[in-house]
Amino acid sequence: MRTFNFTKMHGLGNNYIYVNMLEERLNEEQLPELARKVSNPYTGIGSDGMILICPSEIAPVKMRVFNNDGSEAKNCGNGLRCVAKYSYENGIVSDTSFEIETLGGLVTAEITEVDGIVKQVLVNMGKPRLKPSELPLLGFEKEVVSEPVVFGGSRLDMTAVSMGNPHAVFFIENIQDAPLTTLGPVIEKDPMFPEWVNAEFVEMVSEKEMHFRVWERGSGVTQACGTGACAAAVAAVLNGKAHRGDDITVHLAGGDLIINWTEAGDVLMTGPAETICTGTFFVND
Ligand SMILES: N[C@H](CCC[C@H](N)C(=O)O)C(=O)O
Repeated sequence: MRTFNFTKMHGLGNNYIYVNMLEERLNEEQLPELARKVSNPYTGIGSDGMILICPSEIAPVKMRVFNNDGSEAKNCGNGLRCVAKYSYENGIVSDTSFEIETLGGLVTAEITEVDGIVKQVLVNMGKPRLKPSELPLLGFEKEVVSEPVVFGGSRLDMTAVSMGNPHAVFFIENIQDAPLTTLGPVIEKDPMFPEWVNAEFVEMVSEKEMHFRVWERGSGVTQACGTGACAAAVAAVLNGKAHRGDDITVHLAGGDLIINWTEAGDVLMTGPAETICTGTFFVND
């Protein structure tokens, strides 16, 4: 019987099964199925997906992200904070500031620790990508900022932002009315998004505060989405609802993130990361 060790961690309730690939060996072809298996709340461990902590040739560590449907994503904000925490607490890195390689590019993490335990992580997520081709998004040539689009018979004003992974952001009057489970899956797999998309609904409280809910590509409704919160802050600035250089408090279902789209152009994300448990997973083929 094949087994491997795992650590379950979460960022604001967005939880993943983390596997240290510096110590474990998993079959590349079986990774999507394995992600589905470990994510299953009835026959697996239960999670929003699986994240691999891998060796890298260009950084101390590399993160690979698999959603609970088995699809691989290019970035994960909550995942990055947990990878940073795991890497520091398990001696993979010794500095408090270090780079992490993702499929969406290199990011820099800065940890805050108390007695060796990482409580908070600031990640420089790099620059947002705003060209439709960078999501990818079909049918548009220029940056998409509050463009009216019809999904499932409803007309929504869409702002498109990539943080290495694709996001469609919609501003609404009241977050309680977010059509998460009705329009979320329709938006996620609309043909205009050849690689599907994460859908975020935002209610602005002020120029420095917003409520946020998300239907994630490949995982559905989650408690939090770090790249989505970054995309929402960028979208708020693009729509004149917030300002570059300001700390914006994003209230997600699982808690708050502080996002700042700096004047220099990088997006900074600050928030917690927590370990839930460790264990051994039995791969029942
Ligand atoms: N579902 C996302 C990956 C996870 C992102 C999210 N959990 C985050 O914290 O950024 C995608 O397919 O692009």
